Amino acid sequence: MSSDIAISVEGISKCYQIYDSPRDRLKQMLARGRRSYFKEFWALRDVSFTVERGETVGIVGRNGSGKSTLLQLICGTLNPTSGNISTRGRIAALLELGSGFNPEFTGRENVYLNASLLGLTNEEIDGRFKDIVEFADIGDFIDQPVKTYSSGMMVRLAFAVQAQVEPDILIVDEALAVGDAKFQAKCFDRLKKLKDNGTSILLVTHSSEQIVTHCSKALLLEKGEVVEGGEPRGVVNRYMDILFGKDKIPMHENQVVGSGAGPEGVKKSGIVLSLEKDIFSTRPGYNQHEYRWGDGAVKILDFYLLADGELYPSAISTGQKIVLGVSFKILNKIIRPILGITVKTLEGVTVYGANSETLGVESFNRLGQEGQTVFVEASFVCRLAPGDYFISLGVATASGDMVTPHDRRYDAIHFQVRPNHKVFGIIDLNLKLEIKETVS
Ligand SMILES: Nc1ncnc2c1ncn2[C@@H]1O[C@H](COP(=O)(O)OP(=O)(O)OP(=O)(O)O)[C@@H](O)[C@H]1O
Repeated sequence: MSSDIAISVEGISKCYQIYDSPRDRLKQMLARGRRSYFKEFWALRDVSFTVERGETVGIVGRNGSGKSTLLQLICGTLNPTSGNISTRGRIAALLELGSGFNPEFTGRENVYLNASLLGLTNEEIDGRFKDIVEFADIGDFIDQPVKTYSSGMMVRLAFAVQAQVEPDILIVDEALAVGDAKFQAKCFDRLKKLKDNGTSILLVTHSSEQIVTHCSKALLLEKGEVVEGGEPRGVVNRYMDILFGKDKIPMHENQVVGSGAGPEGVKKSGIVLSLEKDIFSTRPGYNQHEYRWGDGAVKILDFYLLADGELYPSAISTGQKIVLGVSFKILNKIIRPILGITVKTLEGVTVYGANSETLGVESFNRLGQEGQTVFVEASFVCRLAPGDYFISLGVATASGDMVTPHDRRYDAIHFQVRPNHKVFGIIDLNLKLEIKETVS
């Protein structure tokens, strides 16, 4: 392996043996290879790629496409069925959330445990402990058992340890999706510094924006095979084709749910917006590949989209007035919920983002009672250029710098802006063009 290559994956395949029942597994042990009681499942087939020193490579693919299996093979926690993997230097990995932590130990004890597993001596950890704690920014929780941590705190501490040990290879599997935007920004800043110092990074994420912004190369896995590799934007576009191309979500006829307004829902333009049940995923335009997480203190229940009064439009024209109705229920008492809305392109680039706090909607400050249901309407003029877009919604609370996501539904609503021949790009700036003078 050349000295510039940090990871070399050559023709890797991984086959799992699937047993219909535990009894079959036992029979297999007794048969000692004379007969097979299992089916073969190839989670990866003939995967090859290299990661250079200081390179950040993104891996995308649908659920079950083999991403985690690939990362585990690179980390050495799984063995390949065939093929070769060579890695150079110390590997740190942020795989399943908190998987490297002992829940009974305090944060401090886990820092020492984790860093020593990564090969640091106690003296080295002593020297870095202050930086780790500063980065994690979890205050006095550092001396509490990890089992008392929120998922956000866990990822803060896990990332802080992995990033401060200055690994040669850092593997990040979706972990950063749990942190809030500010912490994510801090992590990516740190990743950039590591990268500049020569760390190679493998990043698995559902966020195409992260792939496009932070990676120099990307791989798309589909059913265990690399179907596209190379320049990130092209890979992400192909991924979006797989997600929304051929099997695009149909825009159904307008549907009426329930009849009349009541405690169950609020009647609006021919539908009843649910105030009780989570029927979000039944609505036209719902993106079945949304990415959802949060601590569950709030549940986003339902939405509608109107374009100049048309309910769940199959496409929107630039210049139309859009109204987005959203209902959510507060299941556990919270203080000052914040509702955030983001619009992104198909490539994952954020076109617009704001929340009830940045917009100064003070009435949100009075919300938060347990059992309270809230119906919100957001309206805007569609200044978007033709293309496909996603709306993300989220309800969170903030205390100082710490944001607790209660229900985040990323890329939950898909809509299309009709083609027109006037503009291209992302937004219609409503440009006025006139000749002021001609000289012949
Ligand atoms: N131990 C196992 N035994 C049998 N099948 C497995 C095992 N681990 C994973 N698989 C299967 O292998 C396939 C790839 O799984 P993997 O977890 O690598 O996918 P992934 O792309 O990481 O998915 P996700 O995005 O949901 O995390 C899936 O179909 C999964 O069900």
